[in-house]
Amino acid sequence: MSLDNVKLSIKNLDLFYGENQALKDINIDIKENKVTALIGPSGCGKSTFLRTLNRMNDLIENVTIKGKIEVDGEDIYQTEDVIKLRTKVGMVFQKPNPFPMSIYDNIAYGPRIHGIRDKKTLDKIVEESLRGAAIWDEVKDRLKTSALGLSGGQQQRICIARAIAMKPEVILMDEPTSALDPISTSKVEELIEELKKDYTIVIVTHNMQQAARISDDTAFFLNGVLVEYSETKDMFTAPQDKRTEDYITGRFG
Ligand SMILES: Nc1ncnc2c1ncn2[C@@H]1O[C@H](COP(=O)(O)OP(=O)(O)OP(=O)(O)O)[C@@H](O)[C@H]1O
Repeated sequence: MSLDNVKLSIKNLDLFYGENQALKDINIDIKENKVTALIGPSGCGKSTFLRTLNRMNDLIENVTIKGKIEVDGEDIYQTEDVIKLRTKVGMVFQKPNPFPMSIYDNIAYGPRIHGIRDKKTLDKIVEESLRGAAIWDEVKDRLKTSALGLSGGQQQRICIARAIAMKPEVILMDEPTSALDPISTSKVEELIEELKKDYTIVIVTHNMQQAARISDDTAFFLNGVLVEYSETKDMFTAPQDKRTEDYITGRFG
């Protein structure tokens, strides 16, 4: 474990919604080019934690955050440039949410906002991103048609391509397959395996089999507390904490 590079380092993280403490003294080092799964029962704070990693909670009123989150050793709550942070730490949401525009424009959207106008450059980014998200062959002949005409699974891969187009280093995924059918789910899971060669991935999942299949490390949350964090194979074969064991064997949650 110690040979791996740490990409995100979270130290003594507390998060409050008003008076209500949703994250309690979280300490965790997330490794580079690995898939880290966040698991735990509904309401335990997985999504809240995920959102702290690119400051998406800044958009919610009345949130107080204490502690430190470092990406590549830099405290992300000290930076002024949140846009740059969210470029480096991209996000894919639970429901596929392509913009109501063509497939091409969905992918080119972010790069254009960052000032890229040259058609050849945009074409290249679009193709590379769609290839990277394993959907190029399915859409290459219909790039100018609406992304909303694609299936849910295809839309989710478009959203992953849109994230990739920004050249992030970390991709956060909040239950990216929960709205998808089994075939689309396995396509996205295969894609995640591929993506970890180039990106660090943190994924919230309710699906224990999915966590076991695709992640290298797993963090188990309960009531805002990080109960256990270890290599996935260890957690699923020999959990250290009784509460982890009860959860992964389906005794609650
Ligand atoms: N915007 C918000 N304002 C106030 N409280 C919130 C907000 N979002 C989440 N919470 C509360 O924080 C706690 C953690 O919620 P969170 O959504 O992070 O859990 P979760 O583990 O992701 O749950 P689920 O698996 O159901 O998505 C819950 O008690 C929830 O009610």
